[in-house]
Amino acid sequence: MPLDAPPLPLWREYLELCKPRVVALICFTAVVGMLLAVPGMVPLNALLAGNLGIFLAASSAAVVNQVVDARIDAQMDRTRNRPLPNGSITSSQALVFAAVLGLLSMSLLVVWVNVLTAVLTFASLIGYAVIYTRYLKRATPQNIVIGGAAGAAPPVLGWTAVTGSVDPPALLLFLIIFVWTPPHFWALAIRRHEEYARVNIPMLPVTHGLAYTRLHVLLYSALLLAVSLLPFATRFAGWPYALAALLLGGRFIQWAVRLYRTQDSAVASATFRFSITYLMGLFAALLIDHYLAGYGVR
Ligand code: HEM
Ligand SMILES: CC(C)=CCC/C(C)=C/CC/C(C)=C/COP(=O)(O)OP(=O)(O)O
Repeated sequence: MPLDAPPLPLWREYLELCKPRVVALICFTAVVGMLLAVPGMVPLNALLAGNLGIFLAASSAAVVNQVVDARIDAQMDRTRNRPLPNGSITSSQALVFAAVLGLLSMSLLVVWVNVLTAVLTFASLIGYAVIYTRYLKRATPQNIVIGGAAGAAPPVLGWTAVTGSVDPPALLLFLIIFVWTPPHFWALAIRRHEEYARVNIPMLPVTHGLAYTRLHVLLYSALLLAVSLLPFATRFAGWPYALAALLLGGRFIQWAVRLYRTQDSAVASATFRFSITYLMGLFAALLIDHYLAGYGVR
């Protein structure tokens, strides 16, 4: 949002506090985890209460993240117009909001879904809002590699909401997002490295330089292509998915190679944007493949 943007209505500020676009993609991966867990339609309690519970928990985590980060968000161009730094919501109002979202989430999951999903969702909330934001982010350039586990959990949460257990295919979906997170974030961090350096956050381009980070984006994007083929290799997904994984993964590597060879920050931005298209596309492909399989395409 431009720095001189007009003030938003209060409800919009609360919505922004939930990082709605990130949470939307998180919820999409949870829905896919849920739909892949059974051959036909998923039970209504998992579909409604499960997704709402995951959505509320991810939103609550995003709110706590901004309370913890209010001081540094105020010093970075990308984040200084967020609801806490711009003064439209106070930290205590945000904490009450996060607590309401978190409690609603846990109640829905415990009462209408199952305790395992509630426990794992709570662990993801704490993993992102407290362990990543409060500790890892400020401590090590591996922050987002380790912290990425919280963001990779949603397909597992969707799966357990339906099955009540953590099974191998769900762990493959976890692994895909886990390996996707570093190139997703580092592409952005390359463009924003000066801001992170200014607020003393040890992101990889700040501690190890841009060339090293570009190399790691490339290595992770290659690893991602390999990991994305595991659902096919284990016969959990069929040829339509494998084809999509190859095309999307090939394109990601192409962006990473371009990024490796240039200093142009526009390429870093484009790689970051493609990372989002990639994840959406790959999970959509899993879903299409899953339903096509019912018609004997595999
Ligand atoms: C530790 C893990 C992660 C880190 C550090 C991270 C970091 C970021 C950052 C800093 C942005 C903001 C970019 C901007 O303001 O221009 C962003 C945007 C985004 N992230 Fe991530 N991300 C992580 C995990 C995820 C996950 C798991 C998802 C979804 C499954 C996701 C989806 C998105 C989306 C959709 C956007 C675009 C938001 C927008 O357009 O406003 N991220 N990410
Ligand atoms: C189910 C559940 C509870 C999941 C929670 C996972 C979750 C909300 C992950 C979000 C990942 C993310 C946007 C990280 C960026 O934080 P940052 O502080 O590095 O980025 P910023 O500078 O944009 O705030």
